[in-house]
Amino acid sequence: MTTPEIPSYTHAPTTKADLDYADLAVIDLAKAGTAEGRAGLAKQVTEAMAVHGFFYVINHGYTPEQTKRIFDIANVPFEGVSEDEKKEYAGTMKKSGSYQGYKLRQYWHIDNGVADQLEHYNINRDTSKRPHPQALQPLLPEIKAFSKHNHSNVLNPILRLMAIGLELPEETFIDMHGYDSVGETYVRFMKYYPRTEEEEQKTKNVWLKGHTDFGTITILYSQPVAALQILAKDNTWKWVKHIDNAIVVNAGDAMEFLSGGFYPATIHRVVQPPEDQHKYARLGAFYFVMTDDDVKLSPLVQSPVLQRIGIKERFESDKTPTMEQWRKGRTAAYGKSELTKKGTVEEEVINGVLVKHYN
Ligand SMILES: O=C(O)CCC(=O)C(=O)O
Ligand SMILES: [Fe+2]
Repeated sequence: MTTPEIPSYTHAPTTKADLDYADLAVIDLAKAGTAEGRAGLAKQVTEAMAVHGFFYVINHGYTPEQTKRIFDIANVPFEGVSEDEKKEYAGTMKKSGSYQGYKLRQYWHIDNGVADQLEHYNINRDTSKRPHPQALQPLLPEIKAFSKHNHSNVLNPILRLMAIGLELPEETFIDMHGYDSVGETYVRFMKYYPRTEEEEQKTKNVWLKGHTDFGTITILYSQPVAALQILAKDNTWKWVKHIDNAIVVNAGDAMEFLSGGFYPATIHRVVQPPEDQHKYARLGAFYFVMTDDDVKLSPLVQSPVLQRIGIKERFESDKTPTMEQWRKGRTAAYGKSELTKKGTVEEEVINGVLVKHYN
């Protein structure tokens, strides 16, 4: 297959700053081919989720060249599309509760009257669901292949390990994440632009506030601009270190609910990069995973592990939302709702559940 020619994206050099990095486990998917290998990896995942809620994945099946091509493609919706055309493809988050199309810059309020300086373009794994800007059209087969790769080669092996960790049949979570089911799982390309000194000061260098992701799993392709931080158990922010061609994985709200709190959704945020990277934009490529829309997000009480250690119920049983209700509520409200400030934490109630935003 000949691939369309697009500009090559040059990453920023890796930072030389001495940052307080989180010590995250590395899950080597090359070991996932045997039952014994999976048992070992499942233990590693369980521990990683309990300690940090984030881990790296390596040997996921993409070569460095394939990953590089994804970043070339990721840059097209930002640099290959005019500002006017971007507006035509803006998402309708508040109205539809769905991120499809662009989240344009300055849509969210960060702090002290300062709005965000980041854009994303979101594409459902069924790329034919919506029309796309002209420059992306020839790239749709590759974007489709990228979704499929994430689903089959990254997501499903991780979901298997997470089911094993709960002593559930290996396919338990996979069965809730049908590639062809009705649901929102999507690819996101994201670009953060450097901000003015005034914006940095007014927001205390926070680019994207502390939050949990609302789906089950987030798959993030590691890139060199340091900015992602996770909230550690000791309440300090730790940086996530770049590893070439690795993937960074974390659980979101839906996984926390399904696992009765066993796989918690860790709070993370994005801040201004260290000084040697100040002038660079930050390009991201993600696969945001949700269960099928109709899945009720109640704990898998049949898990022998949960029966032994106990379950954290987040909802009264008749109030448990489906994946569709939860994602729509969170998407419509994010960065737009009236928050109640409680010290450094802002709170809002979505479907009866307290959601916290950390500064
Ligand atoms: O850009 C990043 O590294 C993280 C972005 C993020 O947390 C999100 O989009 O939910
Ligand atoms: Fe996130």
